[in-house]
Amino acid sequence: MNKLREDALRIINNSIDSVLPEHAVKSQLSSMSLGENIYLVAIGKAAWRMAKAAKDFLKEKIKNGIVITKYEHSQGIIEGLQIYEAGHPIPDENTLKATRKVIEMIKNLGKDDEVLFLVSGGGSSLFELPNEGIELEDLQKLNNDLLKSGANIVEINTIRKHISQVKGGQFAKIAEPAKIYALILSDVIGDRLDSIASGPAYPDSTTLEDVKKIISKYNLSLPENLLHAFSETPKSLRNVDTYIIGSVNKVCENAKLIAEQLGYNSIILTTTLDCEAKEAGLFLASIARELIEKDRPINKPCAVILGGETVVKVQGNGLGGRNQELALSAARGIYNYEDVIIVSVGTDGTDGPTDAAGGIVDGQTINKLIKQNIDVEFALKNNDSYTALDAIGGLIRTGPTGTNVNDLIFILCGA
Ligand SMILES: Nc1ncnc2c1ncn2[C@@H]1O[C@H](COP(=O)(O)OP(=O)(O)OP(=O)(O)O)[C@@H](O)[C@H]1O
Ligand SMILES: O=C(O)[C@H](O)CO
Ligand SMILES: [Mg+2]
Repeated sequence: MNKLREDALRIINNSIDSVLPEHAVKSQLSSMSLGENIYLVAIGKAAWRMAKAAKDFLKEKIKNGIVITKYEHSQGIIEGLQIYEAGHPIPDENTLKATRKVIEMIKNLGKDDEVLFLVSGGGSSLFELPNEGIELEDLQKLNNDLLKSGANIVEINTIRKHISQVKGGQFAKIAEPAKIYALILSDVIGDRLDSIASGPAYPDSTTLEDVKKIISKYNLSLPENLLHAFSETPKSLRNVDTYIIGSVNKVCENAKLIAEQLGYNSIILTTTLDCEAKEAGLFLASIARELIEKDRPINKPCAVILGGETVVKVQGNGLGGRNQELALSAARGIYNYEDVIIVSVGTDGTDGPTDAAGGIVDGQTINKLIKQNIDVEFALKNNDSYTALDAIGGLIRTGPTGTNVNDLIFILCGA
């Protein structure tokens, strides 16, 4: 493996390590003084690890607890906790079943009880009970349409919150009068608390008016029963304290630190990249060319680091994810350049409905694709970045990481 690639993988692995849930949860809990009657609810892709850390720290103070995570994200039994796996990114039967268990557990709590609510990305699909009149099939179709519409996560979750019995602050209402302490691993750009996992314990800043606007903006066609099932969400809550314990900002800062230790001049360009993945790829390639040809805006060897989450409007029927699509698109702009790598990777280890975390490309990527008879433009048009990158060793596979705080994107240039 060449040095740039080796360094890139080291930056990826070490910076993801820095936002693993264990440390974040324990250091937050050690600064709090919780009582003796704690009920734990953990939702999201990082739920198991967050719950395990909390259980190790609080021990028998936790009276009961439920963990809901994505399939294959549980790492086994945690004594005293019930663990469920459910559908993601589309909710399924197990989502509803596990969510009902949570409601049963918290609906009769008293004012001396406390709920430790551990929240991570993916929670929207894993924790859900829709409003009366909405069948699971309706919910699944709506989620599917939303995910493919090109709407961003704030818009998607605005819709999700208004057809739900638990999202948009409603979970906190059900737990009243118990106090909720929410520890959040943010996967939403700008850390919007009412959007992360659709904010089950946070006052909702969005309204039914916003729902209407989003439906018309993306031309969504909803069945009649769904249109009648929307409901307004709470705009204030009195029983919740909220703490952000990890975010993409921290990943980028750590990536910068590691790159510097490896000898690269480093800058963080943004932690809020949120445009179309293909466009972001071309933009990054143009920055890479500037670095190579003009030594601007920093001198080689260098690392230019970005954080955020791009969007893909899926129109083809290929396989891929936003990070793979960004990387494949970027490859076009660094065609035949030497000593440069562009990487885009989801910190959760799962980019789109694939087993890859993201993509890694260089100046030879396009040549390798040509040798395999793969047309990069067609692959991009067909949203088939996975197949293309897989054929030429351009996928990054970390497996599920246990954390989930947006995407890390960077350019690495040799001397
Ligand atoms: N073939 C494809 N090519 C490119 N992107 C795709 C493709 N299929 C799906 N996607 C994108 O993948 C996204 C879902 O991927 P992923 O599970 O990584 O999202 P996520 O943001 O990590 O999920 P969550 O926000 O629930 O944690 C969809 O929004 C869709 O835009
Ligand atoms: O679950 C969700 O809604 C997304 O991951 C954002 O938190
Ligand atoms: Mg992902």
